[in-house]
Amino acid sequence: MNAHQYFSLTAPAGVIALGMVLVACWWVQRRSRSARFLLWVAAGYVLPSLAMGLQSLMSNAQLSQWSLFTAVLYLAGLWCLAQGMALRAGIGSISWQAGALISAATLAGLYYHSRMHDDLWARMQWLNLGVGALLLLPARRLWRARLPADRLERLLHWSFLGLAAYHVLRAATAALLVPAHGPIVLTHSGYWLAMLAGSLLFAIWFSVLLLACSMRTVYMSMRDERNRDPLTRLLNRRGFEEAADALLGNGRSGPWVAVVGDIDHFKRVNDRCGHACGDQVLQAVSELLMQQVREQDLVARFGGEEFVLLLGRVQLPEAEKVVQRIREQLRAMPLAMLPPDMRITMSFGIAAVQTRQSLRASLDEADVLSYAAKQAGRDRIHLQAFA
Ligand SMILES: Nc1nc2c(ncn2[C@@H]2O[C@H](COP(=O)(O)OP(=O)(O)OP(=O)(O)O)[C@@H](O)[C@H]2O)c(=O)[nH]1
Repeated sequence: MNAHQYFSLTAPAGVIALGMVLVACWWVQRRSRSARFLLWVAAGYVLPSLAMGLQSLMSNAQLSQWSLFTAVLYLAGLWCLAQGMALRAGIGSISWQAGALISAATLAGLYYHSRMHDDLWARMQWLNLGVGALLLLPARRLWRARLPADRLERLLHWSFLGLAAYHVLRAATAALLVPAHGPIVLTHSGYWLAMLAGSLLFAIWFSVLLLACSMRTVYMSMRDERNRDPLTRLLNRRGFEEAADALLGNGRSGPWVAVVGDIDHFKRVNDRCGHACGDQVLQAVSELLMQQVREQDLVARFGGEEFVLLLGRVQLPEAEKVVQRIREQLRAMPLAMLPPDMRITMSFGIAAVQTRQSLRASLDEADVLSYAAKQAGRDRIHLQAFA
């Protein structure tokens, strides 16, 4: 091995090391199914890098002799990468039939240009086009899919499309940069070094993006854990306060109304049907509340059988109509877990929220009003007196 070959091995070795980092990252999140894409991407790093490393040590004659074997590594690796990216973007698996067809056509072309008519340049064209076509399989759906709202995800999305374009372009540039015939040893050429550098840069770029996305996912799920009630997945008090602060702070979705609702005689549900059945009722009530409000409104469970809503862009009379509708839906809701004679009702208190600073006072007022609704006979709404 000469110095040039040693140097050429650093790029594939670096990409393999990055692949191992992705495997380690998957290991940390292995319980989550959504982290599986990291294994596909890691395979997409390791397999082509093995081929690239082996090829870096070969003469032109050896490249020809081993072309089918190394092509299988490239095709399998890039197919894995495409599959990983498709899973990451949530657009489903890529078609294995199309993958097999592209791979078969590429291998046939390589067979012809290595065994029947040895042509290095033509083999490079075939391989780059084959790999580019594999990457284009998810790229077509990614292109059509709605762009992710998140900036980091959008960058990942565009980078993958860029990678597919890079491979297709590489097929074209090979024709310009590498003389079709002549004494050049491909793996000693500037083109080969540029290709190694390109692969390393893309691998580093994707790893950084994927790791940043993974870290953000872990952070978000921890924040979610902290801010949500595990039983109903609604916001808990802390999550509600954080979200309400952000919502009231931006000032755009006002005026706001706070609603406190408390299930009536919930203790009887637990006593008659058991705690598990009570939990199911809490989940059903949560779903109903979520369905009956707008997407930007907040729905929280502050504990026990007490729920809190923060409705935006409403005045007290419209808020009362929303709560009235919830009350009626609650009465009509089929609850198979309860005995037929048992109905679920709630008592509500409603108060306007003037400013971010007065949210706590409004919640207290809505709470007092819901208590008053209980005292007045339950299954009713008490509204803050108009100023
Ligand atoms: N199943 C279940 N029950 C809960 C949960 N949290 C609180 N509870 C029960 O909710 C019941 C609340 O009872 P109370 O505060 O007496 O209120 P209530 O029976 O609804 O009566 P009113 O509010 O006066 O109509 C208690 O029995 C709690 O054990 C929970 O997460 N799951």
